[in-house]
Amino acid sequence: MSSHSAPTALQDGAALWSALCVQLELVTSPQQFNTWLRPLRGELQGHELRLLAPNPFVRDWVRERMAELVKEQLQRIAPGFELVFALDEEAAAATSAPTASIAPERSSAPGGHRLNPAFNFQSYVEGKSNQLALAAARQVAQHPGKSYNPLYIYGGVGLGKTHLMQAVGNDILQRQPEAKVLYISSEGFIMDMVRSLQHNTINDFKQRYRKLDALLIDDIQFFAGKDRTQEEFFHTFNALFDGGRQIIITCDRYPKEVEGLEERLQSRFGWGLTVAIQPHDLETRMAIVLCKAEDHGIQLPEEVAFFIAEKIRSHVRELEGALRRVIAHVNFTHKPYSVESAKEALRDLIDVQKRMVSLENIQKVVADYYHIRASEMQSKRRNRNVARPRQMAMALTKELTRHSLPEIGEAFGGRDHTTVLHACRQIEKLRRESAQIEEDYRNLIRILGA
Ligand SMILES: Nc1ncnc2c1ncn2[C@@H]1O[C@H](COP(=O)(O)OP(=O)(O)OP(=O)(O)O)[C@@H](O)[C@H]1O
Repeated sequence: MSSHSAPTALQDGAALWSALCVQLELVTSPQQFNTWLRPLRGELQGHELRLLAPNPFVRDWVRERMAELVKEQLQRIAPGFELVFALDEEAAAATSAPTASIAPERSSAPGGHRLNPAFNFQSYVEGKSNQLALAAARQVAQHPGKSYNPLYIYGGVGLGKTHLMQAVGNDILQRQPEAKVLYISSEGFIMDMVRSLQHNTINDFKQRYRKLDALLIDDIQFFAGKDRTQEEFFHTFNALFDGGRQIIITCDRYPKEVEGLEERLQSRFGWGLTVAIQPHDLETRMAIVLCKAEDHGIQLPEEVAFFIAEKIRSHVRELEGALRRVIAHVNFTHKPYSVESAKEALRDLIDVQKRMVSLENIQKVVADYYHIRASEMQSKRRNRNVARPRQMAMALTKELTRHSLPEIGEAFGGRDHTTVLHACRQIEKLRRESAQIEEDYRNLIRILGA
């Protein structure tokens, strides 16, 4: 490439990267996005998008853990582009001089706690799915360090764990403005520790964390396989716990199910109270949409909120994204808020969803989920490890598509419609009796984005 064309290439890269960021923000948690993706810079070289990281740590982390996700989104908006992760030499040179670590007290938030004031109890909608977690969180906010310690909140992506955890932090600060409360993502904790090791300031690091009154640590699943981090966190945990300081942890799964997490941490995480946030039901999703619309100063008609909540079943972040689109569409077209305008605004989202919940895709997704071959969906084999997934796929097809029972039977190896009916009833019964089957069912619904 000739040197005078470089500035244009850089600009295009920046534009592509910023468009990609809009997509990535929807599919990552704010912590993941802010910690790992926001610091990257985009540069274009031919059909190669080069993402430049400010240091090798960030580059390796993103390359190892997020490359697939970034590639997937890149293909959606710019098919045919390749992705390369590299070091931003300029930024690396600027930060190679020893700098202070990203110490909690150096945070930009007033008081250094990094809490988002919008994440409070008032703006948190209660539903069946989060009732217990919310009650526990309120209790902890009133009696930090005394009621449930640690409070361990777990559940799927975007269901409100961070919001709830920060609501506790904000509430504690409101009651005791002098309290030292720190919210940090587990990636932030790891980065802070790594930098302290690099700069020989690990004792400061220890002191900083051990002085806290409440430590709120988000998405602890990222500690998996990181022995040094776990060792350090173990001591931090013990010091805080012994001192009667509050610890709140969030994770995408139950402590014992986090592979690569030391047993001593798993068992400590269960010392206090472990509460789940389940996927939200339709009523709760609708209430959340209405509440978020109000935050934007909009009185959304209930039927529009119902439409959005019914179409977007995956998680709240997607609900928020859908609502933002509807608002933008209405502002742009000057049409009133109506189901019709919401339909127009969300057309492509709904189309993608329709494709996801096609019969073939359900078979494929369910087969992948249970690690069996997709062809088993049509096979005559009856042993349980293929029969159960097959029943699950039939029940999901009945639930999520408009295919009739005979059509479904036909697609599952020419089975009779009574077999499909039996499968649906069987899954319904098993969902009531077995927590595992219920969880599988909900997970699959979420994966299918239905
Ligand atoms: N019950 C709720 N009431 C109001 N807003 C909610 C609720 N649940 C989630 N949200 C909103 O949804 C968005 C995503 O929530 P949050 O970041 O807390 O999810 P999370 O479970 O921590 O996700 P991740 O697993 O990706 O970290 C936030 O904007 C949050 O305010």
